[in-house]
Amino acid sequence: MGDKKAAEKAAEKAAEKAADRSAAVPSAEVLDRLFATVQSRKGADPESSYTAKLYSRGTAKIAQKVGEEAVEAILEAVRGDKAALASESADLLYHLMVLWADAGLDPAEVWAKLAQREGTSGIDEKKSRKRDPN
Ligand SMILES: N=c1c2ncn([C@@H]3O[C@H](COP(=O)(O)OP(=O)(O)OP(=O)(O)O)[C@@H](O)[C@H]3O)c2ncn1[C@@H]1O[C@H](COP(=O)(O)O)[C@@H](O)[C@H]1O
Repeated sequence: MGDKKAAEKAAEKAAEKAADRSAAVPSAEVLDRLFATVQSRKGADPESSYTAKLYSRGTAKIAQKVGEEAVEAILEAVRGDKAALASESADLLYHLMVLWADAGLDPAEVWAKLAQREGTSGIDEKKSRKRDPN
């Protein structure tokens, strides 16, 4: 087999593997589904929905939960427990979604901010902030 043919075969195999992976592993789309579920719990029964219970306890309580989950996640990162970090990160993202829904913030606004920042180094962005005191 020629070099070109072998390279094509390898590229095909890599693409197949990537397609298999994306079919098997949940992607960030899970966040959009989670947000839709969290939104749908507005007005639900706090006895049967933890999300509804959080809404009923108010914004300060939801904010407190986000803070607690963030602390739990960073503690696991410092401890070096990757599995626990994954679990605490999931708790954090869930509670952050509840905070956004409670505030009436659409995740699309956050995704747009991240997209806007793509390609801009955080170091350059910080320098530009120092030049413009406003
Ligand atoms: N992803 C989550 C999720 N992650 C964590 N949790 C809950 O978050 C809670 C965190 O527990 P804690 O001990 O920290 O909190 P707590 O003791 O209940 O509260 P406080 O005493 O601190 O006030 C647990 O009850 C977890 O089950 C979640 N609850 C719900 N979801 C998602 O939200 C969907 C809707 O859930 P319900 O609203 O319950 O129907 C579910 O199908 C899931 O997809």
